[in-house]
Amino acid sequence: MRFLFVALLFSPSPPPLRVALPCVHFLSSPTLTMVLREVPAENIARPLGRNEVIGLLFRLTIFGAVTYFTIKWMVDAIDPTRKQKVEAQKQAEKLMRQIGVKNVKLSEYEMSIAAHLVDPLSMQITWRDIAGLDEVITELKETVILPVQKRHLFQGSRLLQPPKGVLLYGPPGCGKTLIAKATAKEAGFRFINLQPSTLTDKWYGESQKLAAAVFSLAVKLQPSIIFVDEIDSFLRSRSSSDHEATAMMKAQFMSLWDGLDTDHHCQVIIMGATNRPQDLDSAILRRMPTRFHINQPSMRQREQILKLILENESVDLSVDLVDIAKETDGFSGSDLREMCRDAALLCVRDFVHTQNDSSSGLHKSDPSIDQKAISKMKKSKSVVDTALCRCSGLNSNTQTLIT
Ligand SMILES: Nc1ncnc2c1ncn2[C@@H]1O[C@H](COP(=O)(O)OP(=O)(O)OP(=O)(O)O)[C@@H](O)[C@H]1O
Repeated sequence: MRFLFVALLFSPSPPPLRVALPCVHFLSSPTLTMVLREVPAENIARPLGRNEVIGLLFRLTIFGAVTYFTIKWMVDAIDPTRKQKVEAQKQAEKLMRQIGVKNVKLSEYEMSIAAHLVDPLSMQITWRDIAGLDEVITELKETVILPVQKRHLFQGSRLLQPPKGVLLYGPPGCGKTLIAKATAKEAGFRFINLQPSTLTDKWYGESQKLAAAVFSLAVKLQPSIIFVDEIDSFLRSRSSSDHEATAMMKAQFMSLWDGLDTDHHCQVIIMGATNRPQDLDSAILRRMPTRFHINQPSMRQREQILKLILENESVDLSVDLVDIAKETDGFSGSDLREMCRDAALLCVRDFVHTQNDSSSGLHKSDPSIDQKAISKMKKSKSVVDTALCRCSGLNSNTQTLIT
């Protein structure tokens, strides 16, 4: 900087010091003395010419621009999350426009959380897309949705407020995320799909600011649901080996959560989903008094799920869903869906191979296709289960669940 200033002074038309001095009050006095000694006296007294003023302004502008872009470039280079933040901001602004949120001022941190917003109108999942979980759905409607939709009936009582925390727990692929999305859709809630990594993969201090932003954003956008999938991954039991930042973030998350409870007009619900409820911190469990066990589907539930998956597909009359449901013990809803997809693909493959030109191309032509799809899925499940057992050192059937 000093070099630039000296260069300015000794350039073909050196600026008079009475103009330059206010701009360089940051120069240290030894430099200034040196500069003064070297500038001819007539240059100090001489009035400033028009061209000199323009030249000086031009140089100062260039200097300012170079300094600004250099500092900006350095800050961007130092902050590896900068690009992510800019993208998140763009995404958030787009989503906010989509959900019709106007005149709500968001902080930088709230903006990065807003990138995880899901518009209830654009959400496709409704209760109709969930099979075999009617009891859970009825209870959810009564305990969570009703108090929000019929607020006037519940206003007088603190006891009748919707729960601030709801836990969905059970094995993977059995519909926990589906239920959370359908709840938001049916209740008309804004849905913040919070990935734990959004809070945990940050620099020291950032996580706490983001955690605070989750709650403040949810309050600004209420009624809203903060959905935390795999909630155990960042709100697991606290231990002495926890990193200081993690421990602070957990404590802060809980105190922000308590803040929701004190304001009983606040319509923010935290919905967590986990496959490992036993790993959750007991303080977190206490904050989620409404719990739903979404278990592996029973035979009857499997039949209902199969019916729903195949509802709009062309299925051969010989396919017996009850038989398939019997043979698919231990399959989750997601396994059943994958199995049906496999069966459909096998049909297409079969069709292509035999060059069958019948117009019913997706109809089942090989009577054993459903058996093939079932055994393929069983095989792949057993490979995954064995790998999981090896990884965890546990028997895959052993799962302690909250009762
Ligand atoms: N009860 C169900 N009815 C209809 N489809 C289901 C059901 N359960 C699971 N599925 C199918 O399985 C897919 C995965 O379900 P979902 O994501 O809700 O599982 P999850 O329990 O949240 O799993 P994870 O714990 O792995 O996140 C769904 O998109 C859906 O296609």
